[in-house]
Amino acid sequence: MRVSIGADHAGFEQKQALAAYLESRGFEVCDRGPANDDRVDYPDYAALVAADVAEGAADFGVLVCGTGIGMAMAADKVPGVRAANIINTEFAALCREHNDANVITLSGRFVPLEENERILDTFFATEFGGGRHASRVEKIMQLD
Ligand SMILES: O=C(CO)[C@H](O)[C@H](O)[C@H](O)COP(=O)(O)O
Repeated sequence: MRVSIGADHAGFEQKQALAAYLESRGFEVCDRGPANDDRVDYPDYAALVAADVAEGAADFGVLVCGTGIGMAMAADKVPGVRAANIINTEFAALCREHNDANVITLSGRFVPLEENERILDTFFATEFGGGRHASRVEKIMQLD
């Protein structure tokens, strides 16, 4: 599984740790930056990760900022991306099962690293449910 990951300054520390965590779990991780915690603008990194997913260079994207909210807003502007801002494991499962999310955005300031690790475990372990959800996701994609 190929994962593109990015952050802003508020998510940098967790991005480093989560990239290493995913690699330790066998994922192929492409780190789109930043390379340090200097102040940056989250849409720049959301655009890089979202493009990787939209163009098929990555199967999934992971973005970390202070809340995850700005990253989700920016990534969802890219056609083909379904980004979900997730702060617990229940929503991590549901955004895959019901919404076929292909980008997950996380909070580096309000959610501890260990919880974000559990959230990623759940996200990647959950398949899209299809069925009644498929036509709804198709309607989302028609809004692109
Ligand atoms: O985009 C955000 C809010 O949705 C992120 O939390 C950012 O990391 C945050 O806005 C950065 O704020 P800062 O005061 O510039 O550190």
